[in-house]
Amino acid sequence: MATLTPMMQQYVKIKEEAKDAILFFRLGDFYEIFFDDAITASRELEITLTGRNAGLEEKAPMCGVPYHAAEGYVQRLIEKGYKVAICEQVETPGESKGMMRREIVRVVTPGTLMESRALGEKSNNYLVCVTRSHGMMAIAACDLSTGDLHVTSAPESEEWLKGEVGVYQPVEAIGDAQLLQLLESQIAPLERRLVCTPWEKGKEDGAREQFGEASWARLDEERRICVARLFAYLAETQKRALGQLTKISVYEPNHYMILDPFTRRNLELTETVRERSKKGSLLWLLDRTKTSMGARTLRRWIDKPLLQRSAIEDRLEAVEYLHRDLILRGDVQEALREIYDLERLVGRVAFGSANGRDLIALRDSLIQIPALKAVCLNSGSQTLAATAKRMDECADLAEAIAAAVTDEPPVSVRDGGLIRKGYHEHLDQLREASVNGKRWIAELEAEERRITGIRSLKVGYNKVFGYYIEVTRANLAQLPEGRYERKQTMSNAERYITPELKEKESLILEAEEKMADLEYGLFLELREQVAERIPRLKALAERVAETDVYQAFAEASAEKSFVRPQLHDGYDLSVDNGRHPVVEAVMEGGSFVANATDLAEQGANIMLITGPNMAGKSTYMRQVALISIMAQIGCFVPADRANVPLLDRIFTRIGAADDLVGGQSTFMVEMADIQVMTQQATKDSLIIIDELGRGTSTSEGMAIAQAVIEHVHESIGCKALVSTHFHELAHLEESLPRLQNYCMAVRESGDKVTFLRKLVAGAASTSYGIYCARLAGLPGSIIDRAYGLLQGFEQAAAEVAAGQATGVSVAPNSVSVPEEDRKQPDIIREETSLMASPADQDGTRITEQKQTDTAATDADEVVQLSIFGDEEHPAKSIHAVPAKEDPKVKKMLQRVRDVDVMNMTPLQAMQILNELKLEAQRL
Ligand SMILES: Nc1ncnc2c1ncn2[C@@H]1O[C@H](COP(=O)(O)OP(=O)(O)OP(=O)(O)O)[C@@H](O)[C@H]1O
Repeated sequence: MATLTPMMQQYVKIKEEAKDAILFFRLGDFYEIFFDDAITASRELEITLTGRNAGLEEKAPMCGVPYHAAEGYVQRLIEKGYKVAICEQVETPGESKGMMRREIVRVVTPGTLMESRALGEKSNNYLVCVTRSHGMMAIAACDLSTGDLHVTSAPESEEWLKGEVGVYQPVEAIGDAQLLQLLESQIAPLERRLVCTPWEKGKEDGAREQFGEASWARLDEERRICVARLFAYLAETQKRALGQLTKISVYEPNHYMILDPFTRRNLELTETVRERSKKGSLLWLLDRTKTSMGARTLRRWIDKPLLQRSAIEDRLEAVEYLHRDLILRGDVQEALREIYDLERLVGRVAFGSANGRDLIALRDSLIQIPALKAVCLNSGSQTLAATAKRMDECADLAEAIAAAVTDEPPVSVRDGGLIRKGYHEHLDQLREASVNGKRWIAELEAEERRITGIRSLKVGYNKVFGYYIEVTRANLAQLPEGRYERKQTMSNAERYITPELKEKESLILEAEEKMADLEYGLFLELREQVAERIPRLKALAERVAETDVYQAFAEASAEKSFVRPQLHDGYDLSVDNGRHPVVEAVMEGGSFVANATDLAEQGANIMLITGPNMAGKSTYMRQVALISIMAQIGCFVPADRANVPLLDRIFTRIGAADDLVGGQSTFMVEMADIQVMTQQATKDSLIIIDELGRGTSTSEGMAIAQAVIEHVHESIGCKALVSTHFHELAHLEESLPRLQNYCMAVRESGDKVTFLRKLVAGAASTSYGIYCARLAGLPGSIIDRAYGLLQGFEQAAAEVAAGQATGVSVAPNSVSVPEEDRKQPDIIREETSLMASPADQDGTRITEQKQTDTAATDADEVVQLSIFGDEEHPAKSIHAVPAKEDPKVKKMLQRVRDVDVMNMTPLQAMQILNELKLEAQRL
């Protein structure tokens, strides 16, 4: 430190305060970046790395960006996941002796961005704070650019935390270090980027003062701690008043349907799984909003379907009026069209970055409010009228802006041209002086031409020399002696001034400088007036946004022929001619096939859907979930009729998102999801599982699938849609009274298969997997071979069945487990039919000898071999040993008998199966 130059000493000291950020250190017209920061920034921003003498042996690495272009560079670093600390000179040159004082004036982080260029207009930019205290977990989520702040808490649960944080799709998270680790591993892979900073500081005083005693008193202890930490972080990074934070929206988790992050993705609520684009999502389909505020609110509503029927009915009522009355809808849309993003305008006002154009946008928006209000009040809809009544027109503000600011103000607020004539007397006088002076100068040219007779004489202005009279060299001889004072010599002209011109010039310049300062002062006063009304403006923005979403729902519903759902507090979910809204929308020619849904408490509440690949199973299951979600956000639904209960939660287990969590096998992800589901689903939940048990071997997959279905049937009792490739599970319909088989109809003609996309009762008998493989363009040789193999497998299975008659012990329920202990006979049947029974009826175990010589290339042969053993193929050394006598087998059988299927989790089931399998392999 001692050897460093004084300036670098200052740098190092300041850098101490911003260790985790890249420090932009203002030096004149540049922000300079030093040492490691410089190396990082030059790499990330692709700017030249140079060096600066810092008093050390070697030059300090350095790079820099011009201050006027800094915003873009800062944003690029933020997008790459860095934080940037901005250090300014906080005194003017010459103010004090020695080194100029410098301070960090703001730390820019992904979650505290204010510059609208970097912010998506239609989405929020959330920073979340997660804390743990008093046995509770709390989340506070804040969008500084709009002033949105939400807080909630629940008893400690990582699942809950993940789900709740996922709702906000945050770009930054702070708070409890351990919880952040969880978010980093579980949420970050789902989000584009998530910058985490452990943050335990937080004094309640600051936050209490900000939000007021009354709202603070309403917060539970754990929520206070959470908000206080968030506020402390914002205060420390932003280092300025945060006037946009006026209100804490407190909510209880049980007011909303719970959708875990995977379910939200699987259902493609706000973006598609594959391209991660909005296009193709439910949000894309429903987004007919006219304002950015409306678009953001719509996204929030989609992410948080309601659970209170009255609140949903209120929304539906507004949508219904707007849906059936085209003129009303048109009028609302018309009024909304001219309303700018009030929330972000307010954010910029609070932040101190709003310019004249922002205030004009605010004025123009406020002017629309009376019309919007009137339309809503006269709409006939109680909801719209109630919302309109609470719209504060802020007419005083609109008038104040209209009186003060010119219609087309410049971008800069410091160079004048902002304030209207007639607004301020002294300003008008200065303007008059300036205008008069300019007019005098404008007239001067004609006057001097007349006097001198020089027609090319010009009056001009340049920044360095001010006003001048220019005479070309050729005309110099014509100049009257002593009339002008020479000021500047050009190559073929001379420039002059006169004392009077000089006098007018200083009058004009002085007036202009004063005008600019005065205008700036007046503008700041006005902006202050706006800032004082921020709470009113924010409340107004909220109501405008709500109205916008209602009309968006109505518009989409009218266009897509959605109907108002009938909500009820009961259990049954029944839909006539339901459609998947997005698949239908992207399909050409209206060829989407509608399907009914009937899940009843007294009838069947589990649909087991079998059917070939590509038949439309996933689409159907998603459609049922989407209809429920749409109903619970207050939108009409894609169906002819829909009677829907309030679902407290939707679980989905639909493959596509697996790859998003790196390093975990599909199967383990599936099992972990199912474990959560079995723990947390209630009778009012909806469970959707696509291809249950697909990630493991056929028999194990089926075993787990059956165990899970039985658990849902017996212990949870919720509505469930399960699709499976295992047609063999269809028999469950016989033993589980509330399960019904369905399949996707298919028409076969010749070798052609047509998917009818129609859901019909009953189980499918084949998967048409090879047919789909052909459609996908696999080579004919592979397809032929696959058909050949399939035929072999099927023949083998048939022969196995026939074997019963010939005494070969392969009967489905014929393993050596006593009848009363056999809980899952059909799984064993599957093992028998496809893979050879582990034990025959006489307690004879048939073991497959490893085929080293024949290399077991012919699957056809392998199957037959393993099933029929030495009877059919004596040459291929299959041998039998008496199994029951083997103590190891005895032990295994005892373990199977001891299994309490109904009281174990799928994971436990899986573990036991795995252990049994290993033991079996060791035999
Ligand atoms: N009801 C429907 N009407 C018309 N087309 C549909 C319908 N349902 C699905 N489709 C079309 O069929 C395609 C396959 O649907 P989906 O992915 O739901 O099939 P699947 O049975 O789940 O197949 P897999 O088992 O291979 O995942 C979809 O991309 C969609 O275009």
